[in-house]
Amino acid sequence: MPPSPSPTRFAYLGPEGTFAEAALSRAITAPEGRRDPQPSVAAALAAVRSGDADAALVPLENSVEGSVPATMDGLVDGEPLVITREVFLDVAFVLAVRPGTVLADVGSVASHPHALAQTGRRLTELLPGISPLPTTSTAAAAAAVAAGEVDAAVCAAIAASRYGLDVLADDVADHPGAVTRFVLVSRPGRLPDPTGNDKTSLVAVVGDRTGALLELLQEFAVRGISLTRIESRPTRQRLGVYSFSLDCEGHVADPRVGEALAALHRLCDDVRFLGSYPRADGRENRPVRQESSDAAFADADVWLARLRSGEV
Ligand SMILES: O=C(O)C(=O)C[C@]1(C(=O)O)C=C[C@@H](O)C=C1
Repeated sequence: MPPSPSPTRFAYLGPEGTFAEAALSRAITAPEGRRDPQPSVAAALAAVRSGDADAALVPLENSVEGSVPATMDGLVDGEPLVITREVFLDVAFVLAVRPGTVLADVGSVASHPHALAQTGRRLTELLPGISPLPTTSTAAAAAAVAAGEVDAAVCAAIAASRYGLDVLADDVADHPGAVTRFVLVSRPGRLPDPTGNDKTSLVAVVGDRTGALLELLQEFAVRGISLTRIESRPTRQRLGVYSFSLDCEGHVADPRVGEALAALHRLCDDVRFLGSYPRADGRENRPVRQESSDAAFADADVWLARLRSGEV
């Protein structure tokens, strides 16, 4: 009998008990597949690039703190990777300690920098004068508390119970209701089929010339394509040269989106396609203007073919 195909191996930002793990459980509900916690976003992406994992679940942006630089840069540096899914997760933080510890005993607190940035005010109120320590993830901070390396962690409630910690304070977020957007990334291959409600992500390096960003934006605007995110990142070559990381509505298989990407390929110094995947934020893409619809593109193609064949 031929061997059964090996189950999909999923890397994620670990250790057990991270928000990334919770997001992975939401993305992958089927029990099959191996889950490999990784010590950092870079390690999770490297596992996919090397073939040790088939996909990685990593945080991309947070509604309070903005983008996650390790993921933004990790998707651009190195062999191409593409996003195949997005997952949104409500994030709520607790202050966790070893059983028996009271607030007055806490002399150190640790967490992922994104979690610390979302809880800074509350931590100052609860633990005045203590400078928080960064860890590679919120669950890594909980594990460090369990190991006696720090006194308190800002982490998910699930991480507190996973590492046998007590919760000293619930809901320590400065802005309740925060949401983190995670993405599942794979090596390039067959793209997810268009669903009619998709997003496309890319990073474009624009030249250092007047109007370069406007030219880029125009390619989307003239085709009636809405952007859902755009931000600049340094290219790390020199000050003044930037890449623009953006998400737009639609799938690369949609004629208007394909044409916009082709135009960017002509205009920009470099374009890295980061995938087309189903939109999962619970919102619907804006209706497409009649002149940008698939039917309008098909009709224009027929017209052009007739012109080219001499049928004026
Ligand atoms: O440390 C974790 O648990 C993560 O999944 C990472 C991460 C992030 O990178 O933003 C995810 C959600 C929270 O915003 C805090 C930390």
